[in-house]
Amino acid sequence: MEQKMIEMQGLTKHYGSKIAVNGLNLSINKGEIFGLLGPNGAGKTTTILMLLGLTEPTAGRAFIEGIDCTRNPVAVKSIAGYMPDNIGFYPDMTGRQNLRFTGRLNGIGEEVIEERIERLLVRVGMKEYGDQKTGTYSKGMKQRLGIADVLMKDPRVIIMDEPTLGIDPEGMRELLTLMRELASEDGRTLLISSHQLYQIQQICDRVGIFVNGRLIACGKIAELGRQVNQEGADLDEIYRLYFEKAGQSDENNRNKK
Ligand SMILES: Nc1ncnc2c1ncn2[C@@H]1O[C@H](COP(=O)(O)OP(=O)(O)OP(=O)(O)O)[C@@H](O)[C@H]1O
Repeated sequence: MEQKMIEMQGLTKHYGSKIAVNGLNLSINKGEIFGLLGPNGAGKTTTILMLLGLTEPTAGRAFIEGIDCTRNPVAVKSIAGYMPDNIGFYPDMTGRQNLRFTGRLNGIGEEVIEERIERLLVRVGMKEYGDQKTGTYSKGMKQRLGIADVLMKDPRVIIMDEPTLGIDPEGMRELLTLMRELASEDGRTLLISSHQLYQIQQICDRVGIFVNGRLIACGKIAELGRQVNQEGADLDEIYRLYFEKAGQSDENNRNKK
């Protein structure tokens, strides 16, 4: 049987009278890459914050590897790594120094830290830039170092917020390949929040379309296409059709190829 790594049961968050996340039910299996897609304000960040135990749900529950994210955020933090959309490295420190800092913050032993830094810099293709200050890095380099950073604590679940924003095409291919390998080779589970449908459809096993705090569609891209009579359509088109069905227009938010 598939192992559920992330589970949300009726997950709900109100901010005053505003319902940011509305009764979200979703399970993500081990080794799966799940894309959470939706316009600005759909509730993606709020969902991620609840999974990381950083904000309390108004109702419902979230679990990572069976651990309640609200009741035991410290245990969840040891399993799940988070890569925010704007990764903040110390610009005057080198890539290696930044990774060392993260390793120490996570209480990892010095020898393990050094071994991981070397291995991860190679893995993300940043070995030759490891001694360069991160303030000089391009967006793509920061993103690759961000993956090394999240891997420092060897998480079984990785949650990424808009990981592909602002990356050039060459960097994009490398980044997507790396993300794919994190799931297929390492067996890690990835939850990716994104607007960049074209990029995301290349690596996600399943996607969820999230609008106004609700999941209006969820499944493999081909299945979602069949449900709106658009077999073989790309995710961009499928997304648009679901959006129309939901009576919404997301033209301003969509980030086309
Ligand atoms: N701390 C807060 N207080 C009040 N309202 C909030 C708060 N955080 C989020 N919201 C509201 O909840 C809704 C969902 O926001 P959220 O940031 O989760 O969406 P999102 O899908 O991540 O959007 P984006 O891509 O812009 O980050 C929005 O209407 C937002 O204005």
